[in-house]
Amino acid sequence: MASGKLIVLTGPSGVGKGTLVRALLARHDHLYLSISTTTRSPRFGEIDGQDYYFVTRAEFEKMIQQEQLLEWAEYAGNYYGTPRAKVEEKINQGSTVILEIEVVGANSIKQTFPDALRIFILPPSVEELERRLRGRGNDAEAAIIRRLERAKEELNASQDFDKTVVNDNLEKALQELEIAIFSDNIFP
Ligand SMILES: Nc1ncnc2c1ncn2[C@@H]1O[C@H](COP(=O)(O)OP(=O)(O)OP(=O)(O)O)[C@@H](O)[C@H]1O
Ligand SMILES: Nc1nc2c(ncn2[C@@H]2O[C@H](COP(=O)(O)O)[C@@H](O)[C@H]2O)c(=O)[nH]1
Repeated sequence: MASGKLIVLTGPSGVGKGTLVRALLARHDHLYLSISTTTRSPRFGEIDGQDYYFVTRAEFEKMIQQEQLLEWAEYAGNYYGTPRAKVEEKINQGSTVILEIEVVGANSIKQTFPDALRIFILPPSVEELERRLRGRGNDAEAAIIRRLERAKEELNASQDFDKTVVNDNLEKALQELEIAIFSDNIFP
């Protein structure tokens, strides 16, 4: 069987990566979204094993040592990483696998999976990014400030990626993503 594809979606927190991924999965049920591991505490309504695998710092550091993570990064005081085994299994089965991850981890995928398509999602403006982060209502003020500071650094890295998509109009951004992901396939 032909090996599958790895698609990496990155961009600053609050830009709409999760919103875009949920819409992609709703339209294309053969896509597989990797579930990340994190040391962050679950937000209200988040379910272990569905939204993330929630682990302690000691457990995460053991996963790093045992090379169980395809990539990982420290973000806003917590570890986040992609469990390697499931991604490799799905790729070997010919699936298209999506990672929704922050910018440092997305950059490091270039070394482990040089064929991955790495897409950077941009906000229409930093002001709109802040409006979205605040409007989501998920994070405390200190966390929002940390995320916005990190966002300003991350936006400078957008040109290192294979493709950039501005998430202004959601439907337009989705169509651009679909073209990037499926351009070498019959549109499923
Ligand atoms: N095109 C858009 N126009 C207006 N609002 C949007 C758009 N896309 C997403 N949003 C809103 O922006 C907020 C942040 O979106 P989302 O949670 O998907 O961001 P994210 O990049 O996944 O963040 P994180 O990296 O922290 O998980 C949500 O309230 C979402 O509804
Ligand atoms: N490098 C990685 N980054 C990841 C992973 N899973 C999620 N993320 C990114 O972390 C930030 C914060 O997420 P939040 O859920 O606390 O808002 C965001 O940019 C995610 O995309 C991962 O496995 N590796």
